[in-house]
Amino acid sequence: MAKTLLEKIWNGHSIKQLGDSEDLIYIDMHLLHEINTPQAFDRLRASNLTVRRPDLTVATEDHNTPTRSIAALQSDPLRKKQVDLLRQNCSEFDIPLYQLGESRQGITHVIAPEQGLVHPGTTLVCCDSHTTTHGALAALAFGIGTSQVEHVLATQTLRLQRFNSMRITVKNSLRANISSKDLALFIINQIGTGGGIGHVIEYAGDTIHKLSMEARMTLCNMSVEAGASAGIIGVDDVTIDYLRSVLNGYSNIEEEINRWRNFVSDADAIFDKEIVIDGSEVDERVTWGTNPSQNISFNECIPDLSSYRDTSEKEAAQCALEYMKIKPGQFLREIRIDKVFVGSCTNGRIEDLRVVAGILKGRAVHTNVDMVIVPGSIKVRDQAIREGLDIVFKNAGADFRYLPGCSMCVGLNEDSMRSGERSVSTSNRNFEGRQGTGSMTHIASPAVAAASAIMGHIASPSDL
Ligand SMILES: CC(C)[C@H](C(=O)O)[C@@H](O)C(=O)O
Ligand code: SF4
Repeated sequence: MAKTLLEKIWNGHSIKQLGDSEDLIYIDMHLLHEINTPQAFDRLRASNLTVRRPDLTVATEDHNTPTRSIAALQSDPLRKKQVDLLRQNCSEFDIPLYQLGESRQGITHVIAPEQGLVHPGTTLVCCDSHTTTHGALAALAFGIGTSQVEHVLATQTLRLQRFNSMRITVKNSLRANISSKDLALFIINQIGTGGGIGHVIEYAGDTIHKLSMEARMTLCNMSVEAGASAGIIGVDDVTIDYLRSVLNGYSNIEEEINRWRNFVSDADAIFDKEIVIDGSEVDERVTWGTNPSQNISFNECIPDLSSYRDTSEKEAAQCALEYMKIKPGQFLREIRIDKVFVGSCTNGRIEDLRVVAGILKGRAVHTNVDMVIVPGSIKVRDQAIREGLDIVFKNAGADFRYLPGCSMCVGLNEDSMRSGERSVSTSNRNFEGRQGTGSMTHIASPAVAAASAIMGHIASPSDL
């Protein structure tokens, strides 16, 4: 019988059916960072358990780490304690850890693919909702909670409710300069922040398969913002080329490639839900509100409350308008900004930095704007330096940080925003206070972020 990609991976990893809707699933790769993991290790110790497969577990430091100097961690006792706990736990249980500043360190969801830890047809989990990123490589990858982290550490398995499948097919090409971030925002605007609940979204169609691997990661990353459990894209030549490049020197790669090519949905597979998107309708999009679905294009204005039929969406919009200090009828270009953040697991990769550098080259960041650019990993940073992007950023007046991490995406390190400050950010969440208490966030693509930094208000590269 024809199978979806999700079914192929699920069936290949189901150790046992546990009743009608639950299975015991084998986990191939477990990623850890300093948030949400200390309690899991404490409980492991309390139950006298060990880590079953430290060789299938990898940790990195990313959420609360400084971006200017390693030494800054020493002067911040709370953050240092969190990082130290991860270091102690990894050392006690023999788990490989990429420490701040070392060559493989960076944001969990940036380093895992680039270190070759993500393979098609595998299951991958992490204590973090944006684990969905790794579905770009045809892996079933999703975020888990602290008690599940403990379960995976102890058993390398998880009890899981079966996911429903949803296919989003993108028909017709994206217009020139439209990025997968715009596509992700468009989809979330169409299906809502709850549109994917209980589902694994498979992105399909020629338009998706024309995207680069990094662009696919951005799309899968944002799946969780539509409420989906995971996002996934079937294997094609782009996937294989990427894997060849990161797994340079891997033994029997040709055999593996033949096996990996099976990780696509069968032609007549049946999905629980099907959605078709017209790629030619996707425009540059920016959020105006406090959830990622509240986004518009440059041609639209901030919606009037009377345009909402759903009462809870209307109430959410009303709260968002108040919090964001904007009014219905305003256009994006009327909104002045104080900060621009380029980075995060959504858009902190080398292709993103190249787009930003391409726009900043020969131009200057507006005098009212602080622009902070944080590479997603040491590898991304080093590549940016090799290509001279750091010089372009510096010459334009942007602040390119030397150490990778989540930084201003979540404001858990020293890079949080002040109350009343407004940003354009390439990250994925615009919740109230996300980048600092009282701060206001507009989510956008790297190109829109760069143009906005130059103009001093939300702007499209076509305005330059
Ligand atoms: C801190 C972490 C658990 C959290 C997540 O789960 O996504 C963070 O990465 C975020 O983006 O909000
Ligand atoms: S970069 Fe942002 S979204 Fe990604 S893992 Fe870090 S805090 Fe979460």
